[in-house]
Amino acid sequence: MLIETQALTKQYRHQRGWLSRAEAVTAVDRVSLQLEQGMTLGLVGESGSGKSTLSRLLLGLEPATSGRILYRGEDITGWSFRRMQPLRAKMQLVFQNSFASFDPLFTVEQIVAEPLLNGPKLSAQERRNKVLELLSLVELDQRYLKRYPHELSGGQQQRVGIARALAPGPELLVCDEPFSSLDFPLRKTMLGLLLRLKRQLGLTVLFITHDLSLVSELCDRVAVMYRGQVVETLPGGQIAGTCTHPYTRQLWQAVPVQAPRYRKPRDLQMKET
Ligand SMILES: Nc1ncnc2c1ncn2[C@@H]1O[C@H](COP(=O)(O)OP(=O)(O)OP(=O)(O)O)[C@@H](O)[C@H]1O
Repeated sequence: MLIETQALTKQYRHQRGWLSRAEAVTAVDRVSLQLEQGMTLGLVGESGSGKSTLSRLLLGLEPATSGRILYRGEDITGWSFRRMQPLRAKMQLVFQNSFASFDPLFTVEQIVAEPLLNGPKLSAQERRNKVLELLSLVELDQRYLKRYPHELSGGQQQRVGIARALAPGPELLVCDEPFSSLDFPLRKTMLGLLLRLKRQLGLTVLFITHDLSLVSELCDRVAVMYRGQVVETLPGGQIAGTCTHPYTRQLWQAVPVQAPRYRKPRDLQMKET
């Protein structure tokens, strides 16, 4: 098992008004999940269901209120920032909007090379070769090396974001709505790229999205979050046939039919009529 959570819980305190008493909001509520090495787990749920909070807990960016996180069997719950540092290279995040996370004064080469500065010492030429290798992995031509983020299209920016996340040699890639700002054909292309990278590099992927149609194609398993809880986990390709929770059925029925080959599976269409 690469990473596992046991009854993981995160509460925030919210103060509505100046005089009112602070209330506890449970963003993640006793979530137990398992990610085996090489697996792609989809995490779906509506806005505010706790997906991003769960990913921040997994990456050690926030402390959990209770519960445990195990990485390769070792309990890493509550590890300090310093202690998490070597592990952080193994767990990388791809943002929804990579552009916002780039330094606008950095070229593509500098952006992708930045995480390499924390690893083993490389000469300038070795670092450039590594950047070229990473750009080739995400299918971005080397003529973009000296471009600035604002000179790239949305898809190219996401490719740079993925290349940067791959630079430290991660085992786990957490992708938080990575393609939601792209149009549908490009989203399909990027999904294909992610699938290829996952197979080629043996990555374990946590793919966070609102879109059930995406996860059904990409993921081995899908965990459905609702109000901070994982209400069910399902095999990726058989969501329609296996889901039982009313919230999952509602989410699946909201999947738009994009083209004939993305029509919902026959079994669900029959149940709907
Ligand atoms: N730093 C924070 N302080 C207080 N409350 C927070 C904080 N982060 C998240 N929350 C609350 O936790 C709940 C879950 O939020 P979260 O962002 O994890 O949901 P989400 O499913 O990722 O939503 P989205 O898809 O819109 O990103 C929400 O009610 C949110 O308001």
